[in-house]
Amino acid sequence: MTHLTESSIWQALAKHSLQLPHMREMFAKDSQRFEAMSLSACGLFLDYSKNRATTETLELLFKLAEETELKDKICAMFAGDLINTTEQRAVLHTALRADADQEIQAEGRDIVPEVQQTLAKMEAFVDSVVSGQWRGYTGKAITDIVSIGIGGSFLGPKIISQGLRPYWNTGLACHFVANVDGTAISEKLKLLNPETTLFVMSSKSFGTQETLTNTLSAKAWFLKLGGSQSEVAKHFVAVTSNVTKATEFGIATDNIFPMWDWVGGRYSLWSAIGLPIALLVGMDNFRALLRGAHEMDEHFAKAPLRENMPVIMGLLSLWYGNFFNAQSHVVLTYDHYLRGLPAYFQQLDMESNGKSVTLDGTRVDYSTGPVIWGGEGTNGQHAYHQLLHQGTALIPADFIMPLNSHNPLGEHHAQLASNCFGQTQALMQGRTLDEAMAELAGAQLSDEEKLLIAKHKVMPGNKPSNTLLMDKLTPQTLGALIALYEHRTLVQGAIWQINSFDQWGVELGKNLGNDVLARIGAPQAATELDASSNGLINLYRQRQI
Ligand SMILES: O=P(O)(O)OC[C@H]1O[C@H](O)[C@H](O)[C@@H](O)[C@@H]1O
Repeated sequence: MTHLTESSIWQALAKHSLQLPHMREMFAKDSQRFEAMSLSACGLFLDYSKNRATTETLELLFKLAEETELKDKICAMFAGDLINTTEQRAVLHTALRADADQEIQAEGRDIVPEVQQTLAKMEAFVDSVVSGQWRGYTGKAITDIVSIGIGGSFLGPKIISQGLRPYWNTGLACHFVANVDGTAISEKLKLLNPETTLFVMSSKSFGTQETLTNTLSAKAWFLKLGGSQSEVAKHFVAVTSNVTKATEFGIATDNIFPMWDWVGGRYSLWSAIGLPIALLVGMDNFRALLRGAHEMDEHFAKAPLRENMPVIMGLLSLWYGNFFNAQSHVVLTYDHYLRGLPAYFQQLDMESNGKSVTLDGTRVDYSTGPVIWGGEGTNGQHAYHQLLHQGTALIPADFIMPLNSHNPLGEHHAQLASNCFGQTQALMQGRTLDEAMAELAGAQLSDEEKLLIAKHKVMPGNKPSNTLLMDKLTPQTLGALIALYEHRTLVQGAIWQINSFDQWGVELGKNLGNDVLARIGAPQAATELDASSNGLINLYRQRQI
């Protein structure tokens, strides 16, 4: 057993998990449950009362957090300690949204001035593109941005831009390309005019195959359609921490926006990686996004554990994964603009907490990060919610909804809200056999038939959910929401004692992919790998038309 699972608090939680009544009973007994188990912070409201938790549960979970020294881990992150131990890196995405007068040390220097300078450089660039001062090679103003990146250098800019659609105010259009499948970039380029298109290449490492290949294809397209080598600088900028490689690649030095080793890819949208967002919503809105995240940072750093939103959400999710065998966690956004958030949180959480050894290399004997998935409500209600209600798996859910719509239209929003709240209610209370039988009372069926159908209509209920609300979706509330999930990820990783900030599994895939590519292009057939890999490579080689 590991220290964690043999600890008395872990054992106490395991025992307690077997003793809880159905949530229906919890609500029946306590009319104040909503007030007691809800919380506001940074423009967000969290109702966590529909969880399998009593006061005792929460106390045990807070004790777990205390005994695993969560507070120390939080302080260590904010202080710039090298908590990404396998890469000896600080984890300081919080510095990207810190106040300009804060002082934060990393790599032996105060990094806030560099962050502020980069924001100023972004601002000048956005102004110049939006005002039309920045001109393409034929003297025309830029109309279209193509953002090329993948992973954290793609999901953040794309999904946050989509989320902030009501705030697009610059007149620019932005297209996102990530996949190395040539179809992705080809289909975008078909729509574009090289004279008025600006490519933003985003790659922290400047070594990611997909991004390099897509950028080379974009450059070839630019040169083929009339641009010249000397005019590339008017159409290509890059965001990277590897300035040397970017310069070697041919990006003009002035067109390089820096980022740093102490920002993980999946935590990087707050840096110049967010440039496509800023080009769409303007710098004021981009700064408001940062402010919202900063407020959540302050809350996370300072609020006591019992009033700390990311801590509460992290503990509750861990509760189901470790003590009820929940293998996945669903994020359901009741807002069309936020339809991409489940995919964003998926990368954030699964790349961070998809780990199976502790910091000291011991294999864990407990579950770590769950599968994160989800989609847009109400659409999912007509599809996978069936499994949430009556499937055999326990899947805790987060429902996210702004209380006011950017597009008020008749009864639409009230219907949206009623579906959202109605789903949480149905998941919690379920339907008993007696209730199902009562519903069938008037049906023209025999008692036996009624009983059979009623059995199919039974829903166990007791399915946990959080409901996260905000008055309105704004850059600030969205910033706070994203930071909330970032910190929730840290909370869980800290308790599991894993490194939430490396991604060696992804790295392996990258390396093997490069090796296979070399074998596909080699003069002789592949023979040195396993039979399946050799077979697939050789089949590919033979079938090229
Ligand atoms: O920004 P880049 O260096 O190109 O990296 C892009 C992505 O590469 C990998 O897949 C990492 O696992 C991601 O976290 C990262 O965001």
